[in-house]
Amino acid sequence: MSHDWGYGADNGPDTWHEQFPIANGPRQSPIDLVTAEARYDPELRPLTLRYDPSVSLDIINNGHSVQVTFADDKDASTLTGGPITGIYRLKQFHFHWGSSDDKGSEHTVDGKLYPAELHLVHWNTSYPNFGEASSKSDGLAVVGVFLEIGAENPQLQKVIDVLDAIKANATQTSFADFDPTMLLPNTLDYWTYDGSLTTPPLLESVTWIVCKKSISASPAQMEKFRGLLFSVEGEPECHMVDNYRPPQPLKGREVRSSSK
Ligand SMILES: CCCCCOc1ccc(S(N)(=O)=O)cc1
Ligand SMILES: [Zn+2]
Repeated sequence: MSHDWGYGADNGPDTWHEQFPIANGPRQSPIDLVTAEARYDPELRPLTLRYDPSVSLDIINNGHSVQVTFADDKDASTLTGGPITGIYRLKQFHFHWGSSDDKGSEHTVDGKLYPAELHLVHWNTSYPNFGEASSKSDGLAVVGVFLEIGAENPQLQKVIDVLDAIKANATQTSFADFDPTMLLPNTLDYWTYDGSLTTPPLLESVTWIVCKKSISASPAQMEKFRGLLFSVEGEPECHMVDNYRPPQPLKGREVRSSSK
């Protein structure tokens, strides 16, 4: 019986290298974004995110996060511009968060942890599908958005309102007509670097695009995320919290900035 990876004491990020040796690879994520060392690159284009709410499908508790999935059989919701060439399609978005407001994000900024981080996952349409793209060095592009404690976020509330229906691992419900544009900050300045998936299989196929501006979540909204469970129905309850990988070695990589 495979000893499934997770975020606990005996299956957490420090053990992942046993089953996924790439965990110690040259382009692992997340990283600490050291703002003074990021190079402003005037050739970086603005991000163009064009999302069509009609292709949002369902929302899932997959035992590691809460994830909203999208129909990706056509170019309905796409990422273009920024550091990437070509068209990348939105596949899903999900979150990482902490057991308290002082931690939870995967990327950090000059050592600062945010209470949560949103990941919008896109795949390069020069490959046939997400699975194929996920093994290519330019296969995926993930847009990261930090959540900060502040005013209640009405768009985030649309996600939070269905969490009671997907409390346990391996539960899902339909989630139609959701526009993830509403979860983006109002300016899309970003840092970008070559990295990996931050969970197993930790594939080194991600162009990371981390927004400099955050979005807000109220303390009560953060508590709702913490009410989700890692455990399946009928098992002793284990709250889904601290589902974040800590920063990994930069190993000589350059971080570029889209703005001065
Ligand atoms: C080949 C199957 C891969 C399944 C897992 O997919 C992932 C895993 C992590 C991320 S994340 N936290 O780096 O955005 C995005 C997508
Ligand atoms: Zn993620």
